[in-house]
Amino acid sequence: MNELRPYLSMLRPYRGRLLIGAALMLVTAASGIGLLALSGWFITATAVTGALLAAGIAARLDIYVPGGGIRTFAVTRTVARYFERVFNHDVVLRLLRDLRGQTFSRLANLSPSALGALRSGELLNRLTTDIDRLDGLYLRGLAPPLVAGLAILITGALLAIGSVTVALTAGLILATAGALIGLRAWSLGQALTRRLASANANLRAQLVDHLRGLTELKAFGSVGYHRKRVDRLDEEERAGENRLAAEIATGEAILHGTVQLVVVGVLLAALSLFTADRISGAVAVMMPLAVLALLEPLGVLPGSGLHLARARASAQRLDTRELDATPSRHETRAGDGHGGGDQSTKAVLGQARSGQAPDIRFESVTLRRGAGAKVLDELNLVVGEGEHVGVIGASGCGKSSLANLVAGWLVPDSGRVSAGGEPVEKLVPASHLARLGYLTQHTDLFSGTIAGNLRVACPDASDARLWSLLEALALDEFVAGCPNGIDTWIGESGLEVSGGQARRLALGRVMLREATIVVLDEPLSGLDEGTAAHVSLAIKRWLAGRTAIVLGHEPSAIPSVERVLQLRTGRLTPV
Ligand SMILES: Nc1ncnc2c1ncn2[C@@H]1O[C@H](COP(=O)(O)OP(=O)(O)OP(=O)(O)O)[C@@H](O)[C@H]1O
Repeated sequence: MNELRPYLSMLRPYRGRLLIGAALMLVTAASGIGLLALSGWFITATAVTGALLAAGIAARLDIYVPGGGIRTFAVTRTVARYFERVFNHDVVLRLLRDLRGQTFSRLANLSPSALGALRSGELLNRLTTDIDRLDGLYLRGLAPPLVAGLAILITGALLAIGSVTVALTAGLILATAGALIGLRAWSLGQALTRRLASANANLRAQLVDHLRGLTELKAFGSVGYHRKRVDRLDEEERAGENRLAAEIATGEAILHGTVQLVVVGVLLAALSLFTADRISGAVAVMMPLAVLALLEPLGVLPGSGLHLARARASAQRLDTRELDATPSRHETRAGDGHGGGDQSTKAVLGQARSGQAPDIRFESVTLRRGAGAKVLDELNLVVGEGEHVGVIGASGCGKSSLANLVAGWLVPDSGRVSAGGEPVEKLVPASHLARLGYLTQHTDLFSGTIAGNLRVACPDASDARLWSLLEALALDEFVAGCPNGIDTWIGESGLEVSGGQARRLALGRVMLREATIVVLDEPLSGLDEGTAAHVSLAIKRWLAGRTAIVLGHEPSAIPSVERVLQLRTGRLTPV
């Protein structure tokens, strides 16, 4: 149960509310038991009194007190259930808010490579299904056994009016049956739900992949083949759900059967007590009916055992420590990457930022990746304060790895990478990222407007500033021609802009940052010669006063810089 501990501790601030919620649940259950027991007693007492009067025997029955009691129980049951639902759901929604916020920030704080190792469908699953399971931890997992236990005590107290022995025996049988069935559901649920949680995650991930890659799948004519895999996973998941439903139904049937047997046992005991003249006929009828009312609070126990098991499996999946431990030892935490922002509203494109740019140094840096192959081999590089260096090299030679070392997303196996004299790995990730402008090789646009996508980097950027940026990136004409200008929606993942336009918008995002260290990984990829020349000029102006490393396959793929180096076999040589 250790996995659930962090989530149980999240309940602590809501202790008061949870207690009120549990009390309301108990009042609902107790009113149900009282209603059935008192109604049984009252109907029988009325019948007996009527029969006595008909036989000419004097008899009296106060119908007002029990009548009032029945009405009170009926009203209390309805009102308590209403408020119990309103109250408990309010608590659950508050918990859900906390859980989502906490999980999102934990996932957002994973290192980029740990995040990259998760398929997007898995992230979705963690943020939705797993959290949904945990939000019911209290309402569907913990509260029902508590309420069932207290309901047994109340019924026991009612039975004790007739006979303490009957009360103890029935209470013991019911408590044992409830506990055993609940535990059975919990232990069966452990294995089943873990399998099911991973089947569910696989299905979602596969489905998301299917939808995202639909264009490629269509182009290659393999939609049917891929669809079959989705169907197979769907069937697997459904079979698991059926099995779980069958287990719950079996548990419920056993519990219902046990309650009915106890009802019969209590009825027989009550009849014998009645014939021995030890209890009245009305009490004899009230006793089995009180037990019958336990069907509702006891019936949910198998579901609650199973829910606890599901919550535990979800808690295990949400434990991000395991995720961050999986990637290779090279990878480090990187913070949220959106540190910078617009500190100066006067900051415009091309403005020099003298005296702030630190130098970047690689000292005998060796980096191994994948199966241990050396990507960088005793590499040395000094990029002076405000200097711009180009690094070119063949595909796979290690350019992006070099860029990731500057960003602190990778740490070298040996040697040192430093910025402003401080080893990058020792810098506080958030503050290092705040001064870094990094155009990674693969960038995503969000489903939103053009302005919204740019303002991710600088929420306060004015429209005028965005237009001057778009002009610098040769995107102004395109955007001006869009129906709503910079407020035009660019669709799911930016699918309504071309690859080259998307790349320039991503570059624009970087150029909005108050960065003093800049790393641009193939900033001109996907651009025609004329556009590349225009964008190169804008980059060159923007880089003034910043320390920069620009990466590309060949000299023409990077804007003009002070010196260009070639990366080959893990080392840099002048071009
Ligand atoms: N996430 C990763 N895990 C393990 N190995 C990796 C990873 N990414 C890249 N590599 C390996 O590291 C080596 C260098 O890759 P890197 O991406 O740095 O090269 P690159 O010069 O940027 O290539 P390209 O120009 O094609 O983008 C390659 O051999 C690659 O297989």
